[in-house]
Amino acid sequence: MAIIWNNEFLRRPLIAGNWKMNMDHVQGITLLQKLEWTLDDAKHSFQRVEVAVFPPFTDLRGVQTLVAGDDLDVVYGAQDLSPFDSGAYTGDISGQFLSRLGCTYVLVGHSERRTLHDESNEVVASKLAAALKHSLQPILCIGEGLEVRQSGDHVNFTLQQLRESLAGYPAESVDKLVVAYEPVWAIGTGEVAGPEDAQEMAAAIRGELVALYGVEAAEGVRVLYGGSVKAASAAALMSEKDVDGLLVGGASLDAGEFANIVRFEQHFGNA
Ligand SMILES: O=C[C@H](O)COP(=O)(O)O
Repeated sequence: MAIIWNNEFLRRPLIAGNWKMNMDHVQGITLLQKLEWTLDDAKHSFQRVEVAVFPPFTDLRGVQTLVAGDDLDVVYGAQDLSPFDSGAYTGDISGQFLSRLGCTYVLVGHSERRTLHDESNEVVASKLAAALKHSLQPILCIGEGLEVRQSGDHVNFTLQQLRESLAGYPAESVDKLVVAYEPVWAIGTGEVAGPEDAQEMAAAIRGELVALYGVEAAEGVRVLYGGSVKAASAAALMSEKDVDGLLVGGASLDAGEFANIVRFEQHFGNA
């Protein structure tokens, strides 16, 4: 999170809450209202730090209605999308539907999709293409498991995932891309990668993006960290130069805790 001389961020931070398979459509509305009220009470500047939530598919229509009706500042996205537009793909959801529901973002290649649904980098690449086709900004998730981390090969592994997932990703759409580094061993485990681990990988990811798309394009891409983030760890992570945001799972289900993560700047002194 580089801050430049006039106290502006080099890249607008994005704090994203992935609700995973939690919160039915009624609970989801309550959580979102509470989050917006908490942030409004705290006079949070959404222009300065963007806030996004990723509810389950079944919540999205309710979220759309609430955001539009009450003119909320929180934006939202989906947790996955199909590589296809329509057809005999039982249970899948098209990017076109998500776009119609007002989604800004879509998570692509989350580790739980890769692990539980065998999503390869090739499939992830086709989902990135589908996201762009339907004007959704993809948040591409990458990251290594525990064994790879212990072998010391985590940077090579993660960059290969990045390259293969981005195969065919058009240079003219790099400004839409967000990358989330999520070490799988730190997801839902309480183990947080240290700020220096997050910075090491975020810098490596940016370096790879420079190699693929050039300095100017890569400088604009936001790189998030995800994995057991809490309000207590957010400020230190966000102090790192190449960490431009956080992808938060469990802690995003508590409006107060998530609002404190969004307001990470308040905690810089205590970090
Ligand atoms: O998408 C979010 C990440 O998987 C992190 O989840 P977590 O904060 O529960 O560890």
